[in-house]
Amino acid sequence: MTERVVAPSVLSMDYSDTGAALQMLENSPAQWLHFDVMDGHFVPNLTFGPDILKGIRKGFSGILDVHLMTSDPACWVEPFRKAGADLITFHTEALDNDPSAVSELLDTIRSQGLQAGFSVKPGTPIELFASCLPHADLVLVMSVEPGFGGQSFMEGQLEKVRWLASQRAENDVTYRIEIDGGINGTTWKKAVESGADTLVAGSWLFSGDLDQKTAEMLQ
Ligand SMILES: O=C(CO)[C@H](O)[C@H](O)COP(=O)(O)O
Repeated sequence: MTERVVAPSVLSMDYSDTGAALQMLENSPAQWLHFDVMDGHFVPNLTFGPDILKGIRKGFSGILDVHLMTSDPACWVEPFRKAGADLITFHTEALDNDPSAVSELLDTIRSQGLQAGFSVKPGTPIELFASCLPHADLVLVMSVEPGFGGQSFMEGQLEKVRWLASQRAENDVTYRIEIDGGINGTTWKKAVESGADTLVAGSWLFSGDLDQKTAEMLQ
């Protein structure tokens, strides 16, 4: 069984005191940080680039999980590798949902010594990418439309989680199943029951006791 991981989304971090926020995350039970990169084009929001990741790398020793919500993912692999990323996930829609192009970019990311993942928006069928699964270290199911934190969980996306879990059980593949969007005290349990092992949480996790909520999610 794949070890469960909690990845707080830095989208919801307190930027009025970044040092203290990072220290809190470093001391928390969360093993990963989820770094949402939005380019204002692939999604209608703008967030962080490699220089910010470089700063975060200095204060967080766990896995830095970079989620590229960008129209040209290939051009960002090298800058984020240099900045300290451990894992880079990109969207299939940015590659016209072409499975060959998705597998090729996964291989390129791995060839740079990083873990590689792909993600699908809620409207994109996951089954299109069966041939990509052996090339992936992680598959990210978006349970909201990418672009903003604080949205409601789309329960229908759990079908994709179940499909990924059954593919993993039936084939010689080892990817993680990550879910992102609307994760809270109720939805994380549904995601885990469906087969997710890597839980991204932003607004709910950062409101209240992050350590306690993370520990509960890891039990
Ligand atoms: O990728 C994202 C949005 O595109 C965020 O990581 C995600 O939405 C987390 O925020 P919340 O837990 O508040 O939904």
